[in-house]
Amino acid sequence: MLEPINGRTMFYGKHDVLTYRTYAKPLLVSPISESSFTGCDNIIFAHNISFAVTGEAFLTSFSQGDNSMVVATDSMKNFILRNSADYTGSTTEGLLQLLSSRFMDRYNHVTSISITAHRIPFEQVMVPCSEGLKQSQLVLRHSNNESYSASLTMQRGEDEPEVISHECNLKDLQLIKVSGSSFYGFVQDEYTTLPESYDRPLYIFLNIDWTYSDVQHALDGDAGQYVAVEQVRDIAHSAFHELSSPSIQSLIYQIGIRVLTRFPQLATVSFESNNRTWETIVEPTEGKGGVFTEPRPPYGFQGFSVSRADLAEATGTLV
Ligand SMILES: O=c1[nH]c(=O)c2[nH]c(=O)[nH]c2[nH]1
Repeated sequence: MLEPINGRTMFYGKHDVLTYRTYAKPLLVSPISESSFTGCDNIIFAHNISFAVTGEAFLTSFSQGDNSMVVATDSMKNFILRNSADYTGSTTEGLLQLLSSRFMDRYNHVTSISITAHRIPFEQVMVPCSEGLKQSQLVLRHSNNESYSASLTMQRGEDEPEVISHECNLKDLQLIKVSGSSFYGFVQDEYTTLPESYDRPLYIFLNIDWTYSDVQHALDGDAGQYVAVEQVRDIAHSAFHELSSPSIQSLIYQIGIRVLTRFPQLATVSFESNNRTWETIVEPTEGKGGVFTEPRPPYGFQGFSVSRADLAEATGTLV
């Protein structure tokens, strides 16, 4: 969100600018052992963009109804759509930088911009070829799985617009581990009704956010340091698979440590988790499964952020 100017909140902009750009530059990332993802063709590079601007020059539009400096939000939408055609890079973050720095160049009374893009996920379908199956270069399907978004705040600098904050977000990853998770040893008192569990079907909803130490690595997919959301997701998968977690608190901490270990270019990884563990109706037995149903509200949640200092403490090395 944009910082207040002289202590005053003041911004305006456009939400839900749906931008379906075809044939952006393909993204290539270094392989990691937890993931089969090494890049994507970016045949459909689609985003839902939110764009907000501020600047002292807009004060009179609020206080005196003076529209002389107001760039209509309809024009902002057109600016975003038309300039998206010129993006030559491969990352969401780079697109956001292009749009906001061009907007500042065009309208010099704008002093800061906050821009967020939710990637609209399209996956290439698999089609037969002489060697079996291959990814179609023509047909993609809209995916309703987890999604990706990125946000930048840009400010007019001495020479050119500067990125003053950024965040990358994986939203709504929904994972179930059917066996191998426990939750026991918690406070027992007159309010406790939850039974201790030594093997529960742990179902979690996860949001994972990260920042880079040098934002340039997020903006430029060609620098070889871009962290793909698919790889972060796959690290969460493999950590969940491998660890016998005593709680969601411990699980998200361990995922965070693994992500920071794998990607030295990241500064922080933060989590918000939601506990959707199924309610047991019939206990599972050897050779015969159990029966579960949807949990009832209210739902528990956890939040935690892991920094490089935490990683150093966890591994006993210097930051
Ligand atoms: O992993 C968990 N952490 C909690 O803090 C908690 N509280 C609860 O009722 N179930 C769980 N599970």
